[in-house]
Amino acid sequence: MAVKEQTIFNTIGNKIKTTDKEILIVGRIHEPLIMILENVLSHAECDALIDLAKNRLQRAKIGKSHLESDIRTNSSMFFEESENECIRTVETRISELMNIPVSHAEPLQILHYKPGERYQPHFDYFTSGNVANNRISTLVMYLNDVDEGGETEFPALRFSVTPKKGSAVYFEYFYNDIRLNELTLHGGNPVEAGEKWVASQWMRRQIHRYD
Ligand SMILES: O=C(O)CCC(=O)C(=O)O
Ligand SMILES: [Fe+2]
Repeated sequence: MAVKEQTIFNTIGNKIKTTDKEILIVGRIHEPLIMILENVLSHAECDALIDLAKNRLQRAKIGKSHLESDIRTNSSMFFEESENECIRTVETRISELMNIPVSHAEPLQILHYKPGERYQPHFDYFTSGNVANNRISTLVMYLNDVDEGGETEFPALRFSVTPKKGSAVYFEYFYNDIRLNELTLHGGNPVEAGEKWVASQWMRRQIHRYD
């Protein structure tokens, strides 16, 4: 019989209590583990993150090439680690939620998509380069409601998540069976109407921040 693989995230039930918020699990795929979460961020926090990011966006760049890319047509920015009270609060909550210490967290990233912009299917983990301290899990938080399009799509699973302000999708790719990791292929569908703002948190296997 196949043994179920260990997951990073091992909550039983439909609620996750962090120090300052009760998060709801409203949908779940078991292997690979993908969860749809509600009440991750308050609407005020979503608005604050957009406001803080707005004037600091750059056309997204992929990897180390520093070339503007067709893979990702959206814009992005990274916050400094714990750069203010709001970021610190959100980082702490995310770390409790993802069950990984803040020291393993990459800087929080904000993505902005205008109509027609998208992020083609990709893996969040590295397939070359720094695989020793690879990424192991992702939380994509939706900072606004998108009028049309902009779903987070998992093509290998034929599964998509509709953006909803304050909600998030969580997934992990820490499995011994690489086929499970490969099923986390995902992208952002083109925004058809309105705009889309997300905050992404990637966690590393080992320490990534030294304070
Ligand atoms: O915008 C999305 O829905 C997906 C974002 C994403 O894949 C990422 O930030 O790694
Ligand atoms: Fe991604």
